[in-house]
Amino acid sequence: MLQTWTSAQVRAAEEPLLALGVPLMERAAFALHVRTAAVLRERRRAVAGARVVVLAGPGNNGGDALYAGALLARRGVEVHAVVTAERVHEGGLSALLQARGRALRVDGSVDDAAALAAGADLVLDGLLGIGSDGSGLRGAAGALVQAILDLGRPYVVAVDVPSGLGVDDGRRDGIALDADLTVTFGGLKPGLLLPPGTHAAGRVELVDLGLDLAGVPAVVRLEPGDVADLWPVPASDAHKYTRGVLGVVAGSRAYQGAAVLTTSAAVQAGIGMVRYLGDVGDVVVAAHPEVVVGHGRVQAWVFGPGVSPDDAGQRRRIEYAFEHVRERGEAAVVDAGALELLPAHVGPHAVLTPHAGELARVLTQRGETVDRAAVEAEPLRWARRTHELTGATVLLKGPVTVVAGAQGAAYAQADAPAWLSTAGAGDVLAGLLGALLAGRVDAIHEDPSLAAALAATAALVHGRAAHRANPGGPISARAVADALPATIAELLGR
Ligand SMILES: NC(=O)C1=CN([C@@H]2O[C@H](COP(=O)(O)OP(=O)(O)OC[C@H]3O[C@@H](n4cnc5c(N)ncnc54)[C@H](O)[C@@H]3O)[C@@H](O)[C@H]2O)[C@@H](O)CC1
Ligand SMILES: [K+]
Repeated sequence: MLQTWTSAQVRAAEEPLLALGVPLMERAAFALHVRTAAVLRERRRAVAGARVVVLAGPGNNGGDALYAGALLARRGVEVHAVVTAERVHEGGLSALLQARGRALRVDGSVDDAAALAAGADLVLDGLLGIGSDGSGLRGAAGALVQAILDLGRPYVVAVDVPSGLGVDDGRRDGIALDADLTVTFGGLKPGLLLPPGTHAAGRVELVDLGLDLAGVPAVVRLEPGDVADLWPVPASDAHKYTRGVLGVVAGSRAYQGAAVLTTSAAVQAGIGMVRYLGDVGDVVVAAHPEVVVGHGRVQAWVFGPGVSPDDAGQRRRIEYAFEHVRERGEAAVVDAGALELLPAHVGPHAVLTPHAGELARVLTQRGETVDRAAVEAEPLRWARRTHELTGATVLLKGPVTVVAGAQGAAYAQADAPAWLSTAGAGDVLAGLLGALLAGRVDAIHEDPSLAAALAATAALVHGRAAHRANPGGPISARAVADALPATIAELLGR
């Protein structure tokens, strides 16, 4: 898994090493120069003779960039530093000047500096690092970046983080400089994985500085190798009831496909048994003869795919089953039409699966003034707020899926191809996640944060199945469900 650490956690881990005199900045700058040289070699075959512009802000981020610039200058790169503030890292600046780099201070007009940067082979962005207040670039740095963007963005290597982004939350409030490559030091930062910031980071490379980062990571991204530890693989003495039974309240005469896709995903994700409740049991059984129609004991539910607001029968079933979720601790996936039926308080064993617009509605019903755009601007913040207000685990769907759950658990998963944004894909995710919850409901009650890990697992498997369904091309939701068995086998075999 990838773990991320807040600015405060990184600083705390740096302190004892700095106190011992460990040369962290030298390490960071050396690694930065090596990776920058590799990019130059890749893009123009030779390092010597390249033109690099270092954007140097007031702090140590500028120091990293200036020292790296000095090392590049010693390798024959033509390096210009653009200094944007009164304060600059003096050691870094004099190292660059000694290496025959040149420096230009932005005083008044930013035009010359912007033209220099826009015409460079590569720009090293050392304007702001983990000392950023996250409000976007202000003053001369903001004006300079805006002028560079107006001329056309050159190839940018962000030093530690793209300047102007919220390092800890991925917010993008004002002017920020998008990067092609981010070379980050000591540990990944949450803003590099969380949307919208993650889209500004480009490729991310981590430089190990030997920091001892302890405690709970801020945001986690599961990787394929993590799935086997979380998946409910049946024990040798398992039978269908011990493996988990999933109740599905989905679909209606108007939306029959949702019932088929949800149950299909659950069956193909390896659940012990699926019970279907609703008006289109005949269609469901025709597609999957394994499904049992009608009531009975279950360990988990999926509520909502294809359930419209005027569907009185399905709504009644969901309201009734929510009582079991609250009183008997059955787990639940709460999707689409069921979100508005969510009781005032559930628990983390209920997982909401809204997209941004639906999450905004859930929050608005609970007195928060927030719309879809606000959720998209700060997805983790609003997923967390929803967890606080409802007790539920929240899986917020989007190009990057954000999960917030009990005990501060937070995940950001970016596993799916863009082709997956297609009708019915959410129904497949709901069925898949339902199967996971049904298989591990007892463990969730022992460790409520597990629901968030399982939600992230479902997002990962869903995305991988989409890739497998048709690598590099269009995919139907049904093809994703059909790709689940082989995808899961492959992930468990790692
Ligand atoms: N502590 C260390 O020894 C190490 C630090 N490292 C580097 O140092 C960086 C952190 O350095 P600093 O703490 O000096 O912080 P920064 O270099 O991020 O600079 C922060 C300063 O920028 C200004 N500022 C904040 N928000 C702004 C905004 N929105 N617009 C304009 N100006 C703003 C403030 O004056 C603030 O003091 C890291 O990101 C990393 O690049 C690395 O060299 C590794 C070791
Ligand atoms: K930076």
